[in-house]
Amino acid sequence: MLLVISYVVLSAALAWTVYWYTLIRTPANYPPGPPGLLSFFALRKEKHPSLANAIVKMAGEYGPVIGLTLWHRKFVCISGHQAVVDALSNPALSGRPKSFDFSLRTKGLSRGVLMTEGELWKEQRRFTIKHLKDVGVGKSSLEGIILDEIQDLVSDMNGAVECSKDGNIMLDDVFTTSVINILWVMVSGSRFKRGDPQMDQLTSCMNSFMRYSNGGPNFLSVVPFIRFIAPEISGYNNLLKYIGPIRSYIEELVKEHRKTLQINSPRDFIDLYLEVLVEKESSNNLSYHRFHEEELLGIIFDIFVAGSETTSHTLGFALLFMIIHPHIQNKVQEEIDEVLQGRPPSLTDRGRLPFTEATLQEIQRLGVVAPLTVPHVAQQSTECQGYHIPKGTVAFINLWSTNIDSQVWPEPNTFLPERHINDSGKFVKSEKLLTFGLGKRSCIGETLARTSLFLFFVSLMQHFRFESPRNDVDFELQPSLDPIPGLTLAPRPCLARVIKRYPVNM
Ligand code: HEM
Repeated sequence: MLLVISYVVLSAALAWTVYWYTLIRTPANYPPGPPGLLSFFALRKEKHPSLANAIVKMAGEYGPVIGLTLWHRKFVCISGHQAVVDALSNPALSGRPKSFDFSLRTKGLSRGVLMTEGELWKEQRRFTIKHLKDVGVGKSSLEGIILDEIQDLVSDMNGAVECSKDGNIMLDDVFTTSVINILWVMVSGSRFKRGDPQMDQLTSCMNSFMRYSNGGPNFLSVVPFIRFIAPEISGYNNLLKYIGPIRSYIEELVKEHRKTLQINSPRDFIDLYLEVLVEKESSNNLSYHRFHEEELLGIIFDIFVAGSETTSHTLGFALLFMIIHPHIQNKVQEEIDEVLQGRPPSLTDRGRLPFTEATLQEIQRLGVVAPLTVPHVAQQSTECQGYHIPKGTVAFINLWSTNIDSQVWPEPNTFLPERHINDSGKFVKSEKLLTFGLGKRSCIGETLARTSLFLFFVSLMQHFRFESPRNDVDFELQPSLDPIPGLTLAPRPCLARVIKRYPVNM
């Protein structure tokens, strides 16, 4: 009997050892990287607050594809223009890792568009793109919605300038309310008033949620059960604190829409989704079996998270670049004044404002807000730059590295809008700039973001001049391009001298 038990125990131990060995062993032709089962932490040694910069530094030693390990989990970091283009174009690398943080927003389930994969993701993504168009994206009505928000922002800023004793005003999340309102009008038909306490709470929660993550694995996502032992220290309680109010607000919105829904008269994106749910419930239509209210909550959360910070932070960086490069600001304003002659901008002005467009593109090159995309995962074993990437490997695809790749951009660290203008003085939209990603996972909000960026930037340049602050101000409040790290990079709050230019016929 003892012999049998020993045999069973030994066999189990052997099977377990073989299983773990296959999990943790480095497969043949795995990309080079620092050795060891905890090599992921070598990135921390690079001492860069931004993970993207740490990866660029490490790529100098190991090359464009770096292989890292966190016990049995495998990670690759992909840098350099060609390697990044190849990775984003590779369908095998278009999955998403299971995200503990994101799944908390939908009761621990993988829902929405941002962090899902497979058929569920395809269907929800297709639906979202199609119906965001129905509620305005790409239509002239969108321009009206955006210009209304700009008018509100400008009058708010005018007020702040008038109230300022020394001409300095605080630039901190200047654009968030406006950008969220544009999304909210399309998604829920409603908008927030400036200073609305609920809006302030939601943006502060979202901000904390995005700063909580730096795009890499955190302790809680690697060992989720730690939340039962140390909910406070592990950050779990904080996560709930950030996600809870956003979730409750969205739930309430959907509940209200359910009550007042009129079939065939959709008011907004929520109505369009609810119509599908009603049809599914009444007819048992099998083609809608993946549509679910929890899915809708996930999509709204994703649009809120992916759409607002990215756009508002890009605009925040735009102001900083203008403060730091006043001669470029002069040129932009001269062009805008000459072409618009004091009237508000329209999208049709794009072709007539080449230097302004070039400046905006250069801002997106050096003021990158989503430097590592959203993490990708290998849905099946594949190759990148000749290296073997096993199924399940998480890929950090470094967009930032392509923007400072000297093989693509001469003098990559110089802010030079002229590089985007051709010999005939026309603006050239760059194929090399991957701000919105590429391939199957590319951003679904690109058109909306580009429209907003153009109209906001032109309007603010028209109405105000932005300069370094008057008088001595603390070092931390000086305008700086050094970003606050997180899943998206954020501009630091700063003081700036804001000067009203001339009245514009709004
Ligand atoms: C300047 C503004 C924006 C930038 C720089 C930006 C950038 C990006 C990037 C880099 C990705 C990830 C691509 C990848 O994982 O490979 C992405 C995905 C995404 N973006 Fe944006 N984005 C912006 C605005 C928006 C807006 C306004 C929306 C709202 C509709 C939005 C919704 C999304 C969604 C839902 C995804 C996930 C797509 C998927 O996984 O299939 N984004 N964005």
